This record gives sequence, structure tokens and C-alpha cells, in this order.
Amino acid sequence: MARVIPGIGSTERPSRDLLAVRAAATPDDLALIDVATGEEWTYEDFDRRVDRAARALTELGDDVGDGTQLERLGLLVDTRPAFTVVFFAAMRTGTTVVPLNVRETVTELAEKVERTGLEAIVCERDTAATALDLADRAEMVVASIDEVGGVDGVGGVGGVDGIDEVKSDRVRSLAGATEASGPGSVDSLERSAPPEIDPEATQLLMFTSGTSGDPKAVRLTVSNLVASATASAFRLGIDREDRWLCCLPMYHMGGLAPVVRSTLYGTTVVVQREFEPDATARVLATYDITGVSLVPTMCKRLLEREGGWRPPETLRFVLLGGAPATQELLERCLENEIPVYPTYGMTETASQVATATPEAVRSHEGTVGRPLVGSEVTVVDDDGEPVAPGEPGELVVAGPTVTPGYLEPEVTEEAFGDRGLYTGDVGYRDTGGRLWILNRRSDRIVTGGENVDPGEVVDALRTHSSVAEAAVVGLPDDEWGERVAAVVVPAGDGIEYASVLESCEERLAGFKRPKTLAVVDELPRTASGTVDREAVRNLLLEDGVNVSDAHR
Ligand SMILES: O=C(O)CCC(=O)c1ccccc1C(=O)O
Repeated sequence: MARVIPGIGSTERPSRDLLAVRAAATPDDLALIDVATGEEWTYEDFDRRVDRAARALTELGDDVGDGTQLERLGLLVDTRPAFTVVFFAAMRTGTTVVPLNVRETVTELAEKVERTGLEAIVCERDTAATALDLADRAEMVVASIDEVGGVDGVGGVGGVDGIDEVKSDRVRSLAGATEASGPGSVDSLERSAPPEIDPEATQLLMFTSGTSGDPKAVRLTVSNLVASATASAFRLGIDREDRWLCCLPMYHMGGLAPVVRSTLYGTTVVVQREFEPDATARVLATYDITGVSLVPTMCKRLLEREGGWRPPETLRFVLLGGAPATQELLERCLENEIPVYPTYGMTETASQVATATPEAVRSHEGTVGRPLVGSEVTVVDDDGEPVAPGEPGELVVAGPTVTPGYLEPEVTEEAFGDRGLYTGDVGYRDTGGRLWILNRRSDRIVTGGENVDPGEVVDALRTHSSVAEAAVVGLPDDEWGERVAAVVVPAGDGIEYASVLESCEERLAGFKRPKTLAVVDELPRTASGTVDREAVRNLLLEDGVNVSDAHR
């Protein structure tokens, strides 16, 4: 199969580590700026840190016991530069990274740790306690990129932000491994050739929500990531001065993709740990940001700031994805001269499949644009046959960005057909090849850019002894796009809201917990016996009680 970038992700010639190739080409260009600390790394700095971290991972592998390299590494680290260092270090050691959502509970994470058979997990100070908890349930080596005490006695536990209690000789310290220099640091300019990597190896195992049951673990190869970053550039363009603001979680595809893109292009990422409308608006203006990835909720919150949001002159694009953007939001973007690029994508395709330009947003209301170069989208009917332009059907995606499959072969088997990956999303195309999305993954709830599988919430509710049955849907929400809502059928005499909610708190991340509840004697069902989701939605709109607004 022909590959787009010779030398990187190529099957004809040895494939080279993409950060190392980049560092050799433009060592003095700026790779990354950390808003929190003001640190700036050139590509040479970045490469050195990655080299040190790769060595630390190799040692960690030795520790796992069998003297071989680490196969799978959990990453329980929030959006910060060290995340990117561990990611590229793992590419160098041939280790699969399993990014974990730091907002999830131990219960949710434990299931993922077990399914992926993690041998080791990298945490930070804030997630060390969770990582240790996880290691109690599954045998795993825990390493921290911050100093939290440890066997090698590096540093103490400084009482930072009250989180000073995590002190365990079970936490290995990687603090220092992600730093710039130290003994044994390699000068990338002296390296004869960038390290070879296997472009078809699984670089990432990333979780994504389905609609009924377990989150899916998506395998992505280096070549998927490179193909995606390459195709993205054909739609958004590249400028040497580009600075991409990363304020989306890096443990999701939409947050990690800009890091891969920017490294391939040799441009700069600006990392902001957390989106906050005022702070993000300030960063956009003061860091000469040229591009930013946002979910619709974030974009809306920027526009609704006091005094509104005027994009800085440097801004070339706002890549708006993760959830459908409303026409109202897109119009407000255009009115405010925001160069908005609504995008349709998924973890399974290493981010973008189709992306509309601001011109297309103006001329073709509601479109997500044409597929990116190399991506092929077929709209099919129930028999899997392609339909005519204008006819709705399921979107099937093929091309070099598409995952080779999920962790479990039976899940892969079910998702793929002759024409590619069956997305479960419904849409249509026009004669010009532009796509429209009608509804995404039917039952999946998208709240503030986070995907929630209703089945997972139902399972959590049903573990409570007072709940016999439950149904979960998304209700429209001004702030979050959708909010999680549940109807429950009591098992006995009644339901204690407080106790049910408490049990959800133990099992579900904040964004997955029901914000609206209703109690019914019986779930509404269709003639065929399945839960009538439309009736459940109406019931909740009429009789639902709002129990919480907290999204975290
Ligand atoms: O919907 C998904 O799961 C993928 C979302 C995604 O990648 C994304 C989300 C927000 C902004 C930009 C992007 C992107 O495609 O890069």
C-alpha cells in the first residue's frame, strides 16, 4: 500500500520515528508552549525529553518482570506536556499507549485496565491515588511523572495543593525522565538516523463509547495517525508560523490529534490544561494562536462570555467537532468572523473524516463538508447497497485513517463490512460530495463533547437494590448540547433519589451521571418489546426532576 510521507509510515523503506525525523530537520523550531508554566520547548528539547522518557520506559519494562519491553502502558495523565512526552516515548519503545480518562471513577477505569491487560500505568500527582487503587485490583507497576515519593527516593512529597498524602514505595518515579537534560541524554543532532518504528504497530488503544454496553477499545497505528495528520493539512493548510491551541483532553482523539499533526508539520502546539472561557480567550489572543480544536459547548461558552468573543487576527481556523454543531451556533460564529470548520470524525478514524470550510458553512447550511483526501465515505441502505445523492443511509468509511480493528476481534467482525467501517451514523451526501449528518450513533449521548453510552448508565443504575429497571436518554441542554436523563422503575416500595445518586457517584464519572430523573411503574415499550426511547424522552421532558447540574 502506498504511503503518504516517505520515510514516515512507509512500508517500502524503514519507517522512522516521526518526532526524531522532525527534530533532525528543524531542531530549533518551537515544538510546544505550556501555558501553565510558560515553558517553551524546541523540537530538539522535545526529542531529548522523549529519549529520556523512552529509556525510563525500557527500565519500567525490565521491572515488569520478564525482561522484555512493555507492551501496553496505561496513561492516567491530564492534558499537559508530559502526556505528549510519554506518548512519543512509547512510540520509540514500541509500546502501545492506553490513554485513560482522568474524570472517570476507579470502577470505570478498573474495567478498562483489566480488559487491556495493562502491565504498567503512568500517573501524575493528582491521579496517583487512583492509580494505586487500580494497581490493588490488577497487578501493575505504577509510575508517576511527578514526584510523589517512591522506591528510588527521588525528591520528597512537597505539600502541593493538599495532595501530599500519596506516598508509596509502590510508585516508581519518572519525575526527571520527562525533563530536558540529565545523565545519559542523547543529542538528537548526533544521532546517525532517527530510530526505526513499525508503522503498522498499534500505537494507541483508545476507548470510545458505544451505545449498549462496554466502551470500545479502538486500535490505531502510527500509519493511521500519520495519514490523518496528512489529510488534515490538505483541508486546513499549514503555515510555518502555525500555533495550535490544545485545550481538549489529550486522552481523547480530538485532543491528541493536534499534537501528532503539529509534530509532523513542524509547527507549535500551545497546551492549556483546561478550557475556561475567559482564560482560553486570553490565551487565544496573547499566544498568537492560529488554530484551535473545540467542541460546540466550548465555542458557545466563548461566544457567551461577557463582552462576547472576537477572534484574534492570527486565528485561521476553529476545528469544531466531537458533537454536532447547531445551525444557530454556526451562524453566530460567522457573524463574529470566526473561521469555523465543522468536522465529522471519530476515534476509529483517528479524528477527521469530513470537514467543512467556512465558505461551505455559508453556502451549504448544515454540511460537514467533503471527506478528507484518502477517506472514502459510502452512504448505504439497510441491505448495505449505496444510495443515490440526497438519500439518507448509514455512513461507511474506508481509507488509510481507519482503524485496523478493535481490541476484541468479535467487535471488529461486527463493525466492518465489504465497504469499510460501519459507523452507525446516519447521513446523506449531495451530488457535489458534501456530507450531512442526520443523527450520530443513534442512542449515544454527547454531553459537552464527552460521549456517554446509555447502556453503561443503565448498568450503574441497576446495581442499586431499589432499581428494578432503567432507561437512559439524552435531553437537549443549552449548555452541554445534551444532558443525561434516566427513568427508573422501583424494585420495591420506592426509590430514594439520594441513595441512587450516591451509588452513581461511585460508579460513573460526573458527566455520565443522570441530571434528570423520573420514576415510573413500567418502562414504555414498543410493540416489539424494546424500550421506546422517544416515549422515555417525552416522559422525562414532562415529568423529569432535575437532580443536578454538576458536570464534573
Ligand atoms: O467525534 C470524535 O470522536 C472525534 C472528535 C475529534 O477528533 C475532534 C473533536 C473536536 C475537535 C476536533 C476534532 C478533530 O477531528 O480533530
